[in-house]
Amino acid sequence: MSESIISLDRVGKTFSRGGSQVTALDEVTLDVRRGEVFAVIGFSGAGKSTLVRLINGLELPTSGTVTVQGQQLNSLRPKQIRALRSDIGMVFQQFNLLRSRTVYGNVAYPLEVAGWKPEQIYRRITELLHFVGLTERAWAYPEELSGGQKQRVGIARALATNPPILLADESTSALDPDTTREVLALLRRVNEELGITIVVITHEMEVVRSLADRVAVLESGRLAELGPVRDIFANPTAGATRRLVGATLDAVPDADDLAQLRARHRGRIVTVTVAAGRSLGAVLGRASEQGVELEIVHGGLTSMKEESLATFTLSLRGEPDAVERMVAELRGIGAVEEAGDHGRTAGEAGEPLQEVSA
Ligand SMILES: Nc1ncnc2c1ncn2[C@@H]1O[C@H](COP(=O)(O)OP(=O)(O)OP(=O)(O)O)[C@@H](O)[C@H]1O
Repeated sequence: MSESIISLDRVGKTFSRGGSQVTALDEVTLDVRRGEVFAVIGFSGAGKSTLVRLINGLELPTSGTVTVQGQQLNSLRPKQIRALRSDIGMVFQQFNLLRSRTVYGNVAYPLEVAGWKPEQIYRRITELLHFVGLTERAWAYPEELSGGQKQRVGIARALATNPPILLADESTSALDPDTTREVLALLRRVNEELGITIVVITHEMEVVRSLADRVAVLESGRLAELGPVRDIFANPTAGATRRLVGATLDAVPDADDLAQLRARHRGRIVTVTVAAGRSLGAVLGRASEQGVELEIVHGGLTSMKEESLATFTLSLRGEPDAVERMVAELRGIGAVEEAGDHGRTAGEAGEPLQEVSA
């Protein structure tokens, strides 16, 4: 396992508000590994912004420790924290560009603050604007740029001083879907070509799916789930994750789809989600020799950073024991949902899944 570049150990953060205490983060433990894209996802109020402020040292935890590049933030003096902060490039939802400066001037800003010489600044900006595809717009002002271009300036500025970590806080939330894809593709290049570790904070599972290697799900300040994106998508367990994933996987039938499927098919309806390429075909191919009549009634593929997930809803008919054996085999290769639902109707974590039979 590669070395961790950021680690949080039992981090808690409480705020006082109107005489009472608000717990924004509660015993959060996680590690971001050098070189990966790590996503933190959660609904509004889950504690994401608080986590960002703890990682970049704008706030200190009430309990527990935050370590960045081997240095524990609690033990550092403000000057040392400021120095460590220069290891973290920040990308913001609202771009935070200086309106009175051109693209060049915006990207130059952190280099000027860091005391670079004008000719070094020129060389670095030439490189950066080429990387983000904005060489032609060097002398444009922010108000002359599209949202996607503004965010590319934001990314160039964040990369200017060569930080090993990029912290992208809702960096695509103000953008339309096409522009979002363009910015995500750029962030992927930042990770793959420049080797920069990226932490993305988002409420959009779409961002996690296409960009991240691992994901932490925050729910009311607690770490609800943490793991490789593929595993979390294939088998979401926490309530928040099931709701987030359910909104993204089109291939998973929702309650209306299921009602229609039940009306049309008399078999036992199960939805199986597997990493494409696993042995689904082999299991399905054995259906008839096991006396099970099988029909694929719904499904599709969800592509992720490294691979795709296949989701199929099947109608299985036959002797209950034979059907049960088939379902057990399917469970052996992927996640099986009897309600066919990743949480869009009843499916809160821990609730028994609904059995649908002929
Ligand atoms: N400075 C503060 N003072 C008081 N309460 C705060 C403060 N900052 C955050 N909180 C509270 O902590 C909880 C977590 O807030 P936080 O902003 O971290 O969540 P979030 O997941 O980023 O939400 P959003 O996506 O809406 O920004 C919320 O209940 C919020 O009201």
